[in-house]
Amino acid sequence: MPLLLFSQVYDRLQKYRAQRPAPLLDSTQGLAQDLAKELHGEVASPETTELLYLLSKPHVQALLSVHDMVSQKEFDPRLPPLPPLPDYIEKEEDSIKIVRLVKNQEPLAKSEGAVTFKVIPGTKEEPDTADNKIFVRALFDYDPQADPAIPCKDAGLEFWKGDVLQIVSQEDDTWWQARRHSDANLRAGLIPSRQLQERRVTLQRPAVLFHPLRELKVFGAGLRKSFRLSRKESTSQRMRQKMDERHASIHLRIYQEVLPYRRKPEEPYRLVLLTGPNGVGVTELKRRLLLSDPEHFAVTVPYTTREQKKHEREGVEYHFVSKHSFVKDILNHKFLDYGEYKGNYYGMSLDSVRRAVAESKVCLLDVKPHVIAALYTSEFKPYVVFVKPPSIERLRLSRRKAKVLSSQNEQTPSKIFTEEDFQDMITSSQAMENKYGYLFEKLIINDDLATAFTELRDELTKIETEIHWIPNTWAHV
Ligand SMILES: Nc1ncnc2c1ncn2[C@@H]1O[C@H](COP(=O)(O)OP(=O)(O)OP(=O)(O)O)[C@@H](O)[C@H]1O
Repeated sequence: MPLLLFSQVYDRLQKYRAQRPAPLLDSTQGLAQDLAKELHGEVASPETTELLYLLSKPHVQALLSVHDMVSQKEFDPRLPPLPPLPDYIEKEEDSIKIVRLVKNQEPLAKSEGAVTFKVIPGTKEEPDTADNKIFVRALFDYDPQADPAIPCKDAGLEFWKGDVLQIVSQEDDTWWQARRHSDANLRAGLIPSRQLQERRVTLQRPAVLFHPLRELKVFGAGLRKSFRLSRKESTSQRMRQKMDERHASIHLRIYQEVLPYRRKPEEPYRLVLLTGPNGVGVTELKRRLLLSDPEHFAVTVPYTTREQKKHEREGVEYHFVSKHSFVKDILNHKFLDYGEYKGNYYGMSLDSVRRAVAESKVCLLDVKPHVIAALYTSEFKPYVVFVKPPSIERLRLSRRKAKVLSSQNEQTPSKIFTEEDFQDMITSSQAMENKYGYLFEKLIINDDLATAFTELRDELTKIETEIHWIPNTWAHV
């Protein structure tokens, strides 16, 4: 049918609509039927005959019906019924969202491709109680923006090694939900689950965690100077191997479960373990702490089989023991660490650590990192401080006049640090962090000595007096 004719029919219908009293909202199709009825009784003019003919045609009626549908927007989607809500909904549960997207032929806000909704629960103040909550200390840095595997980068939670996270959901095997404890923003985000991160670390392991040649050099360096041994001596390979195996099994740790802790007055102080690469300044920091408050701090006394010198007193510089007694103690696993130098044994016993802790003082112990695991128990609750060298430029400047202090027993005199010493210090520091970093609770960069000392002393005051986090395995003795 020519469009012109239809427009004439339509005009005629609109005129008819205008002549009629209310209701004005009649459908056009209904109007057409009424008009046809009225026209039947009229004298048949050619125009009326034509109009009646057209109104009787099914395709004209269909056209009028479509017109009615469009004008009344009957094309709007009819929503299917929503599924019934569950009978019982947890009052506190604010994470259920039912989102239904019904799309018809109309463009959806002119969008193209996939339409993704991000549904984020609102923030909610929660009472500060740790009951029944899971907290972990992150043992690695995580940047969701740099993670190609995360399903939605914007939903990820960025965190750094040492951050305490509250785990909100572990339902998914691959992506947990967590929030940073220290954050004012309580919004939870996605973090890699322990399983996922372990898989990743295992895959990276040959490249990142294996430094066999450097480690031999670094960890073969022997006991610290507090045992009056030089860098050249060797400690028990058997013991070191045992410790290393232990480390190998746990150094894949990803998140360490922690809980809040504050020392009760009747409890012993946490044992303070100071560690770092040779020459970084561990002995110096320990010495300054002890001098700053000898009533509050205590140190352990090592054992030796060498001859007592005239100025030395038993139990002050050393416990002087016979070789026979020392070997017996080795066999009885009394030593945390021991070694032999120029035919004499030197060692630190577990009992001497216990005695120092029992003095109700803060026991300061400088150790090689491989010894930490043996003391990592609820009995000692060690606070492990890693003393790290600054950049090589800063080392050159700050240690210009410093000497690598040799032991009293050494033939070679103390010497000024060399470039190689600085380089070794930095390389060993990196290797130690890679291998034992998960055990370090505090990292202090020993650039300016006075600053490093103040930072260390302030941190120790904090853990003696304030609430902080300890591994949850230490909660039960
Ligand atoms: N921040 C610093 N600035 C300048 N000199 C420093 C600093 N820290 C330490 N030293 C000096 O560096 C030398 C080595 O320090 P220290 O003996 O404490 O090292 P260490 O970590 O105990 O090493 P090792 O266990 O091998 O004996 C000392 O002469 C010390 O005075």
